[in-house]
Amino acid sequence: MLYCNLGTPDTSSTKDVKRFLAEFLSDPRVVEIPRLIWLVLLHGVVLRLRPSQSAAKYASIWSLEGSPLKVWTDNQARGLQAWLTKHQHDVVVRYAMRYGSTSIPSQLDALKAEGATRVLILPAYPQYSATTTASLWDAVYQWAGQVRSIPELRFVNHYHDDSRYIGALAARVQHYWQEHGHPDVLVMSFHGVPERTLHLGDPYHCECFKTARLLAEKLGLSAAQFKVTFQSRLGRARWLEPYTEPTLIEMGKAGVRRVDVVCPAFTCDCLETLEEINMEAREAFLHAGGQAFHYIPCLNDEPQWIEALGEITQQHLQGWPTQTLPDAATLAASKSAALAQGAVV
Ligand SMILES: C=CC1=C(C)c2cc3[nH]c(cc4nc(cc5[nH]c(cc1n2)c(C)c5CCC(=O)O)C(CCC(=O)O)=C4C)c(C)c3C=C
Ligand SMILES: [Fe+2]
Ligand SMILES: [Fe+2]
Repeated sequence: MLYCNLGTPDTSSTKDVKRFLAEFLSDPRVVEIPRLIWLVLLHGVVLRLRPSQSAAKYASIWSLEGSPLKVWTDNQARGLQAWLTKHQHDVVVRYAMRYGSTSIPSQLDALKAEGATRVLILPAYPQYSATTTASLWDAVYQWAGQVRSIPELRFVNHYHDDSRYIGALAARVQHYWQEHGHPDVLVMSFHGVPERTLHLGDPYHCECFKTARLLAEKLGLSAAQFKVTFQSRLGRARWLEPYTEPTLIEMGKAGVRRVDVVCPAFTCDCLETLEEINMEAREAFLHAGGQAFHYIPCLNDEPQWIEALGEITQQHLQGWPTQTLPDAATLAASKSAALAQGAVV
């Protein structure tokens, strides 16, 4: 199986951030404005200004092991492998990134070389959005278009309302509150997308609200005790509202003393949570008069989340005969036999 996440730069240098942003922002699923106009804007303005600004932000969250998004994705994939093995599933888990290193084609090639004949694709995104989930599918289809013998493929579209995902989120929040007490308001901040995508039929907005409602129900929160917001707006177009930071500023000004922020659309801590929320939004709330700001970390490699990922995977593997992978010696023997017969492998 392939566990897929967004991707991240190799280092926090401006050069690597620029390379990453160029690939990410050239994806027509991510920026849906007429190609020619966007390419001129992207190369003429955005890629001249943004890389150095973003690189400084990346530098502020970079760890000794590298980008937090990569480190957590790697840990989750290892945890998932251990869970599946423990539960007797003969499944190889790899992770891949949609943009940057550890690309989807490279990891599908690796799975195929390891003898995989069936591949389950599981996104690290609980909510479906064309900007993220559909773009993963594009990359898989593109790879398949170049392959002679395509493995059977299954795609998990979303798990925004899965009781195991909601349960893991609720446990994360509850544990945090056991240690740090309760806030006046729990802000559930989701990554934003342009508002236009909602009118074009993208289910992302509805799925975020369903996740939020289920999480609030599980935590026993009243409507006044939580608020849904959208972060990470880019450009001048309208994105999904209410926006996270302006909402926090309003709350601070209105006398809300303590807010806790959780980011349910991110299963891994990354730039958008560690810098935009835990640094920028924190400062904005406190500056507006708020007294206490608590950021509740993402699910990362929490055991309950790894178990949830394992059970979601198990459910989507149903009906697929368990495959026995040939060991390395068998693979090597069949490859040399094929080569001896003149095959091009
Ligand atoms: C320009 C449009 C963007 C859309 C639409 C968008 C949707 C979207 N993104 C995520 C998850 C992540 N985004 C991350 C970073 C990031 N996102 C955008 C732009 C859009 N995202 C940019 C330009 C960046 C890079 C940083 C920056 O320059 O601001 C990340 C973090 C990556 C990391 O390395 O840590 C994640 C994760 C979702 C879920 C989503 C739509 C639902
Ligand atoms: Fe993003
Ligand atoms: Fe951001």
